[in-house]
Amino acid sequence: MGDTSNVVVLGLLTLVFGLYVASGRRSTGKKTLLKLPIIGDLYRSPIEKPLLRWDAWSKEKGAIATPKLFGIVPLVVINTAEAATELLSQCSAWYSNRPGSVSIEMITGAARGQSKFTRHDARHRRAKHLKLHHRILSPSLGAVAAPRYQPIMELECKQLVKELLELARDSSGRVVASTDIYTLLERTQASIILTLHYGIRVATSDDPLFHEIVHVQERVTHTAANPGLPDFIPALRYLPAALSPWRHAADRFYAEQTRLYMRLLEAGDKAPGWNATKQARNVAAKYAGADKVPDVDLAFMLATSIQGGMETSPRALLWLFVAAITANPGFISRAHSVLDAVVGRERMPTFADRAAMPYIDGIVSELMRWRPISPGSIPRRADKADDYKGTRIAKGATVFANAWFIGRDAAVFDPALASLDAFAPERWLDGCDMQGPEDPAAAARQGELRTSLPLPVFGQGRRSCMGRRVALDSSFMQVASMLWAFDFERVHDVDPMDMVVTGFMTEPAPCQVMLKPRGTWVTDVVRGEYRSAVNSSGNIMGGAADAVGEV
Ligand code: HEM
Repeated sequence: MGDTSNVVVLGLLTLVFGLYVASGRRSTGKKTLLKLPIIGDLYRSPIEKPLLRWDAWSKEKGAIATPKLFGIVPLVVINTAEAATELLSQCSAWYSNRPGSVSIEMITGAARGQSKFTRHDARHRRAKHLKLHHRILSPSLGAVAAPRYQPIMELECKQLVKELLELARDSSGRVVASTDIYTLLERTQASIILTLHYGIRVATSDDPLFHEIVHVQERVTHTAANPGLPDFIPALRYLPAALSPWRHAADRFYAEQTRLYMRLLEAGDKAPGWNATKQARNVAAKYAGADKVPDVDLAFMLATSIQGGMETSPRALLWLFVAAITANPGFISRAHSVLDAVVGRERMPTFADRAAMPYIDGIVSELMRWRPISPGSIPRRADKADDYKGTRIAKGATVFANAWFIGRDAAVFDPALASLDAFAPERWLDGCDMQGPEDPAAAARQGELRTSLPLPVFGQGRRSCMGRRVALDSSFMQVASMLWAFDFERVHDVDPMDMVVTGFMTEPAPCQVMLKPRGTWVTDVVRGEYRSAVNSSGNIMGGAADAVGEV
């Protein structure tokens, strides 16, 4: 199967996985039905609820499904944790590449079958190439870097709560739009990611550089999920820009991105103290040897991380508000008991409290399971013909891990603990009896986070998410801080299956929620802590000398 068909698959599966943006659907308010007869009866899901029939379809198909798009293009959908582990982890050598995208190749000035973005790189020229990308990025994203970046997360969460308090206006609370909350979550995450990578803080939501980055990344995401004509007729890429409007537009966008990412790289070089740019440079110098990594490649590699880091977490965290007002409001009062017992009301939560609050990490894991923002993950490609328990996998097939259904796999998540459709943070805690009403805070503190359970939203195997640790740490701090400060109330009916789709990601459909500060003490504590945290934020991640070649 060639590049063309792979990209056709990518584009059309955007629909299949409910990842189809129906332009104008909100303006007409009509319940349009997906019409494409692609897989089973999924096309009958209303467009506002793209995943409505996904469970039934996955159950019917079993561990892996091998439908054919339009009866020709082979697809593989992995529906169970066991199959995902066997194919993506144990046989990762054959499932680590991505389907090619001519459009992505063109907008990153890359050769055929490649991309300067780590996440979109289709066929790494050799395993060594992928390894180098990972070696360069991982020291800034893993456990060793955590003590450096966690103080930024604490600082940004103080600002997040301060801004949410401004949105709520006074201690009696106010009805706010989820879109306004999203803006604040987006700034928070952007500031965490840009400080970590380049030492650049995003102090306000109207920061022009922040908007420039978001705008560019949106276009990249759109290109990745929506094939253009060159994906169907790859020869168009070879026409000179004067004859090909696609080439012309791609060249211009590549130049625009290059200018932006090189500016960011330069900012990272010049910023005082440690950051991922300096770390990446040192590792690249050590490992690349004679194959010196050009600055532009380094700049795009780091940009992959800002793309993966900025556009994902705010969408995932928006589901917290939906869970709070629809699925299981009881978890909020349990979280409040835990936070009151461990943190109290005279200071905000910090990472030092984490070990005593596994319940908060349980909430984060459950958000990622209950509403995985990339329900079909990011596609891979089968590099050889294979067989899974008698089901044939064609060479070249596009492979999707069904994160939605893997998170509902009864062989892994015990339905006796709580229905697999329910939002139940308790399922992530070992040794805690949350059913006992006696003292929920004490019960939650006794439990231990069950790290053996899968989080399929981050993918699996060699190409799984490199920023998982950063994502989980920042989500922990944001969830702990927001729950410490607020209560949430429903103001209108909200359907937790209503979603909006962007590229390969979903987010809750816009809704409103009553945001209620838990008391006047919240404002007093936040104001004081925010001011002193900002004043002492210079070199928050430690000295530049920390950026050693090996971590
Ligand atoms: C809730 C947050 C996040 C989600 C749901 C998420 C999800 C994903 C998924 C599904 C993949 C592809 C995995 C696969 O093919 O198996 C991926 C790849 C990646 N992610 Fe994330 N991600 C998140 C946050 C982050 C953050 C915070 C960063 C960096 C700071 C990051 C950096 C990356 C990178 C560099 C890759 C490319 C790995 C490769 O292709 O080899 N992600 N992510």
